[in-house]
This record gives sequence, C-alpha cells and structure tokens, in this order.
Amino acid sequence: MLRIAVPNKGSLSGPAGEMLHEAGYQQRRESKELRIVDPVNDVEFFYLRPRDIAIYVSSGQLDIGITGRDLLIDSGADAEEILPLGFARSTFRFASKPGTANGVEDLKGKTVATSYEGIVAGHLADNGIEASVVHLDGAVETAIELGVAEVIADVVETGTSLRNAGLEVFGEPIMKSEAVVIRRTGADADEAAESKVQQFLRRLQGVLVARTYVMMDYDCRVEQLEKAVALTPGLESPTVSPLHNEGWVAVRAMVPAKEAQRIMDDLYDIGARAILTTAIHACRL
Ligand SMILES: Nc1ncnc2c1ncn2[C@@H]1O[C@H](COP(=O)(O)OP(=O)(O)OP(=O)(O)O)[C@@H](O)[C@H]1O
Ligand SMILES: O=P(O)(O)OC[C@H]1O[C@H](OP(=O)(O)OP(=O)(O)O)[C@H](O)[C@@H]1O
Ligand SMILES: [Mg+2]
Repeated sequence: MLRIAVPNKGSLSGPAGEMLHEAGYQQRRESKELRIVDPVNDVEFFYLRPRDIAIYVSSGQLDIGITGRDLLIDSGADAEEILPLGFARSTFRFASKPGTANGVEDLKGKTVATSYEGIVAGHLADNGIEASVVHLDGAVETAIELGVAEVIADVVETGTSLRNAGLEVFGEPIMKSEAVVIRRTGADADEAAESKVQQFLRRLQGVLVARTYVMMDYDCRVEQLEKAVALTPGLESPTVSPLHNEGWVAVRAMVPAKEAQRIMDDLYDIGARAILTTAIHACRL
C-alpha cells in the first residue's frame, strides 16, 4: 500500500485535499482525522504538519509527500521534488523598514527574523554574509516593530502583510515556491511500489492538465482548415472529421483554458462556426 503524507493545516492543506479528491482518492471527512486508508486505490494518507512532511518522507517511512518547496529546502531533509503542483505559489524575500538595506550584501552584522532559518542561513552563507538569524514561529512581520530584528525574511504572496506592517521587500527574491510532490532522494522502490508511485503522479498530472486545458470543437470549411489547425494545434494534432455537408469538417483539439476566448475569436474571424468549449474532468496524457 502506497503511504502518502498530506498537509493537515495551513495554506497547503485545502488545495492539496481538493487535488487528491479530483484525482479520485478518498480524503478525510473531518479535519481532526490523522490518517485514513483508501482501500479502493490501495493508498494510506497521513495528515501531518507541512513542515514535518519532508522529514517523514526522508526517513523512508512514507513513500511520498505533498509540501511546499520552501519547506522542503528549509528542512534540509534528504528528499527531492518530483512534481510541481501549481498551488500555494509564493516568493521568499527579505523585507525591512524603507532605507534599512538594499540587498543581502547590506546585512552584515544585522539580525534577521524568520520562520525559515534553514533557507536564510544557507542564503547568507552562500553570499558570505555574517548576520544573526532569530527563529520565530510566524507573524514575523511584527518582529521589526517590536525590536527583535532589523530585517525579516518571509513568504510573500500578495504583499498585503508587509504593507500592513509598513515594510518593503529588498534585494532579489531568495526563492520561488509552490506545492510539490516529494520523495526520498535516491529512493530505490521495488517494481510494484514504483509503478504505484508513477500511477499516483500520472493521476495528479491528469488533474493539472484538466485544470489548464479545455476541449474545443468547431466546424470550418476545408479551405480554412490549415489556418484553423494553426490556431488549435492540440497536444499531438487535432482530430478532423468530415461533415455531412461536403466542403466542411469538424475539428476537435485541447487548448489552454486561459487562451480559449481569444482562440474562439480568431477562429470565428477565419470563418469557423459552432465553436464550443467544454471542461475536461480528468485525463491521462
Ligand atoms: N499567503 C500565502 N500564499 C501562498 N502560499 C503561502 C502563503 N502562506 C504560506 N504559504 C505557503 O504555505 C506553506 C507553509 O505552510 P504552513 O502551513 O507552514 O504555513 P501557513 O500556510 O502560513 O499556515 P499557518 O497558519 O500554520 O502559519 C509554504 O510552502 C508557503 O510558501
Ligand atoms: O503576501 P501576503 O498575501 O500577505 O501573504 C504572505 C503572508 O501569509 C503567510 O502568513 P500567515 O497568515 O500564514 O501567518 P504566519 O505568518 O503566522 O504564518 C506568510 O507567512 C506571510 O505572512
Ligand atoms: Mg503562515
């Protein structure tokens, strides 16, 4: 049975559960459940603190886990990212009161507060900067006002938390993060376990594709087919079927959801008609 770690709380928890549900896995019904077995899919899910997931996975007790790339790197655990999942996107940045620093080179001798001590200490060392790092559990934006540090390093999504605290980012982003599937580095699973891991990844990839693409159908005159196909090349190549009316064909192709309206306008302009888009619920590429 495949054993998978899933975040039990925080920004990663809700979207991770939704993605697993969309991929056809049973999920817990109640937020206090710590583990559940999905007998149909032969998987056991363990609901763990996001910060601890890389440690469990690196210990070899759990086969794979879902966590944040920043949390994986911060942990220093012996685990690697095997699939980015596209949610909980954030950047990890330094911030301070305006005028305190312009880049990491200005941090010599300063104190940096953060919940991600591993990332910050590593970044300072990579840049040859000696500075103190104070570990706080959260709400680090307040650390400057309360005199615990001159600089913070934290997760930034919209920047609202920083603005509310009168802080500004400075320097280059330290890293970009999103939710990722992780696995123990160099895991040497037997053939049966490996095929289950690959099936799990294909299911999640299927959800990512179903979220990003729509199916587009339309009719067009044979003379316009090449132009139309250039607008909707599909993943391999579009399906083209004859219509009962001679000189017309029906075309079917997957297109990126974000571009669907523009593509429909362009198809209409070259004479395509009956242009439809439909959602894709699941897929295997
Ligand atoms: N506002 C946010 N937007 C996007 N991703 C975020 C945000 N806050 C945290 N994350 C991401 O969520 C993960 C951290 O999850 P974690 O549950 O530890 O923190 P949290 O979401 O801040 O919850 P908590 O309320 O427990 O602090 C990291 O990968 C981080 O990049
Ligand atoms: O750029 P923003 O959109 O404001 O998002 C970033 C904030 O969100 C998270 O905080 P959270 O609310 O989880 O509190 P925490 O600091 O206690 O983790 C993160 O730690 C930042 O503070
Ligand atoms: Mg938080």
